[in-house]
Amino acid sequence: MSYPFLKGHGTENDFVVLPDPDGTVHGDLAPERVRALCERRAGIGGDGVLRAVRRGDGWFMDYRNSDGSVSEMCGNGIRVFARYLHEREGEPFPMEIQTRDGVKTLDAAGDELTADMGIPEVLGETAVTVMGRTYPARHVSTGNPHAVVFVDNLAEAGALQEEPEHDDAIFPEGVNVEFVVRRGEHHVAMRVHERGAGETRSCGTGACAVAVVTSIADDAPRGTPYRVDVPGGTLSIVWTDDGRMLMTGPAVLVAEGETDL
Ligand SMILES: N[C@@H](CCC[C@H](N)C(=O)O)C(=O)O
Repeated sequence: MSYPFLKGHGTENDFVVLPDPDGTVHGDLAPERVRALCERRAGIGGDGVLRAVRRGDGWFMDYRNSDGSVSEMCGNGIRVFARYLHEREGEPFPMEIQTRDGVKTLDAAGDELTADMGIPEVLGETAVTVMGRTYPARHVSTGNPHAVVFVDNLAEAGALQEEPEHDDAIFPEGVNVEFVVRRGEHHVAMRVHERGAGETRSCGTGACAVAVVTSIADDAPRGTPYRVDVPGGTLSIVWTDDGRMLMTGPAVLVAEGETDL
């Protein structure tokens, strides 16, 4: 049976959008279907799937990583999701979107979108090992788990084809790992190895974790905008006086069609 899909990305973190308003088209969305959709040669290709389900008066973003696993939250994904809801479902800005990490508010910011990503949890110190080298890391939850690692140069993390080793007692469900270098005042660049997807061109929740950890290290006043460069573009993150992370960045829909995958 064929069904509609759209394809979109935010800073080249790319997603297959599956409209499923009454939740009847995709059932419980089996992991093998997600993997088939995200496969870059035989499928549509994507770092994850955003299933759009109506819930009450609003919409629920059902996020799946490209390996079929479920995640609580996706920062680039929610901007693409909002773009879809605005352009195809006629939802006005600002809009509220339900996620496994609670309700997020999205607003238009010129051509870009701003997501209120809520309050981060800055947790303890940990360590990750990549290419045989162990680095100190900061554990932050921005709805999903992150380990933020400062490095001297982004090439140090190598090809990132393998998952960085982490402490299973701290991250029993796995972790997203960000490698960060400083570029200037309130300006950093990062690469990411995403849980359930491998190295991607960007990670919105990861950029938020990086901005929070860097801002703490800098002792920067709340409200200072941080520029976070990722391989696929740039995100701007503000950690506000009331402790919320506001993430601004692009979100575009690039294709739509029907698939029987
Ligand atoms: N790309 C995302 C994060 C997607 C989920 C992540 N891989 C996880 O398993 O937690 C983003 O933009 O935040």
